Amino acid sequence: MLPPIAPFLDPKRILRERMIGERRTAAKARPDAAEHAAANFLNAVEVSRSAVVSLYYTMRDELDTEPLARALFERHADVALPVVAKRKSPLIFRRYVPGDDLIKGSYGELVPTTNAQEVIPDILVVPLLAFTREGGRLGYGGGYYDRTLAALRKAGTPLAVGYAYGAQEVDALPLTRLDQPLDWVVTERGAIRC
Ligand SMILES: Nc1nc2c(c(=O)[nH]1)N(C=O)[C@@H](CNc1ccc(C(=O)N[C@@H](CCC(=O)O)C(=O)O)cc1)CN2
Ligand SMILES: Nc1ncnc2c1ncn2[C@@H]1O[C@H](COP(=O)(O)OP(=O)(O)OP(=O)(O)O)[C@@H](O)[C@H]1O
Repeated sequence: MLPPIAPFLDPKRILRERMIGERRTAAKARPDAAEHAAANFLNAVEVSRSAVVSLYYTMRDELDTEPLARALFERHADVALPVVAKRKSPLIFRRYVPGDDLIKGSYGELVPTTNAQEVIPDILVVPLLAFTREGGRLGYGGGYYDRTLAALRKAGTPLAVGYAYGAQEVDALPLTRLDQPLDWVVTERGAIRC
């Protein structure tokens, strides 16, 4: 039997560290990226009248979802935010409208309170560290979006839209069968149908 892979040799872990740096550089270089990405999203992805769109509450150098949120609220779309209800379980989603209270979630991200209605998203705007044009995605390693998309795809046809800086694109990723593919990737450079 081979010994377990040493953490410093884990290819996903090495790539995560590199991509945190790429994201940092991109965030500094393109303060206007989130406005462009929001426009690219709305031009490419059809948001039907009754659709629930889950965003993420931006942390650290993640591509800011605020301009997209603003545009969605102007269109009276239903917006939701993810909540880690239980470790190692799929995310749940709660409705969010501007002005609602938010509280600190398990990982320091802000989440709606239990007063906010739990909803099932039709379109998921998914944070990531790296993506490929084919829809491969590298996240933070919690597996939350993989578990969530696997569960939602058993019941329906959710649309998973990676949302990131163009600089987070890579040629290939060390993917496993548990990694859930993205349907779209939207960046400040454009929208890619995977
Ligand atoms: N803004 C935002 N909200 C989100 C996520 C996210 O990635 N971004 N999530 C996405 O799942 C879920 C929350 N889960 C999270 C899981 C891990 C980390 C995280 O940052 N973990 C470690 C890195 C782990 C590692 O060593 O690879 C960290 O603190 O840096 C953050 C959120 C739902 N909400
Ligand atoms: N459908 C699933 N059911 C159970 N465990 C899963 C599932 N999908 C992923 N996992 C587990 O989650 C862990 C992290 O997976 P991975 O490294 O691919 O996360 P990630 O895609 O980077 O993170 P995230 O989706 O939170 O952004 C792995 O241990 C994996 O086995």
